[in-house]
Amino acid sequence: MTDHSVAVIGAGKLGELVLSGLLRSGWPAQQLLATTRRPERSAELAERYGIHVVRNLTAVTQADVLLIAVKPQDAAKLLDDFGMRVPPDKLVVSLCAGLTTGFFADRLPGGIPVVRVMTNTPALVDQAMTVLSPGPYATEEHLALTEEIFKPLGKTLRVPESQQDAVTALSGSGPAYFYLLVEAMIDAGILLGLPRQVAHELIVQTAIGSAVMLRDSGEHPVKLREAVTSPAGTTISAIRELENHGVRAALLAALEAARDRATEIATQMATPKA
Ligand SMILES: NC(=O)C1=CN([C@@H]2O[C@H](COP(=O)(O)OP(=O)(O)OC[C@H]3O[C@@H](n4cnc5c(N)ncnc54)[C@H](O)[C@@H]3O)[C@@H](O)[C@H]2O)C=CC1
Ligand SMILES: O=C(O)[C@@H]1CCC=N1
Repeated sequence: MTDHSVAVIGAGKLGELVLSGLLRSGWPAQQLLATTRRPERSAELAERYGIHVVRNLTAVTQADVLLIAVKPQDAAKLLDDFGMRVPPDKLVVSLCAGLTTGFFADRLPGGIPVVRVMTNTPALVDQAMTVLSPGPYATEEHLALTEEIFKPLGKTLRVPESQQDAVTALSGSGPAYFYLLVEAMIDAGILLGLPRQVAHELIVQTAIGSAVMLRDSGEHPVKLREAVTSPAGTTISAIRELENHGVRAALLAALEAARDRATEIATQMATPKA
């Protein structure tokens, strides 16, 4: 286990997931710091996890790695407050959707390494997909340290930063699409007359079984789908309706919209308000 200390700056929903994951993986509580905006939230985190919840400037000076987990819209103000006071030996890791590593580098003293990370909420069950990209001054050592933080929370992958908005659309937001599908399929079970609890159990187990098969069989999804789809059977009747209703086209458009929104957030944040 590393001797590095990590501070989650802006410990909201995602920041708390990362903190709890680090603790589960055995990261010592005394090497974890968090910051929040509200005193009640600070007290809650300190009590729940036994970690120190401190002011931003204290975290920035005490921790080796600064995980920035505020909303992208709050990042400029946050960095206005302390960015130029970040000491030279720190690593800044942004978890913010859309924002580029250049956005951070512009607001930090020269030479501070920045790594951009997109993770997702299955971090809560150590099944996150975490994707990282090096920014200015980030070396192999900084990427390896970032991976050390996120590996216990699931899977990690490196991509060039130019792909991060697409990654955000696919895996960052991805859990929401699956939950929406599950919710809709449970409703379909109700429509077909099943008790809600039964429909829920059937669909959740089917989702888990399908996901594990996708991962462990190594087969292409088309092959797995074909194995379920009997000639003149039930599945093909459903698939015809899914195609008629443009589910495939809807997914292409939806993920493109998410990617475009990530890009738009960055543009809006980079442009100072008139
Ligand atoms: N929720 C998700 O599934 C994912 C979120 N993200 C990214 O993670 C970041 C956080 O998202 P959430 O946790 O969902 O939002 P959130 O709103 O739950 O958390 C952000 C936290 O930052 C705190 N904060 C804001 N300004 C602060 C300041 N100056 N000092 C200290 N704390 C401050 C807020 O009080 C809040 O608790 C965003 O940038 C988002 O793009 C990335 C991947 C997935
Ligand atoms: O919806 C959002 O903007 C964040 C980023 C990826 C998932 N949630």
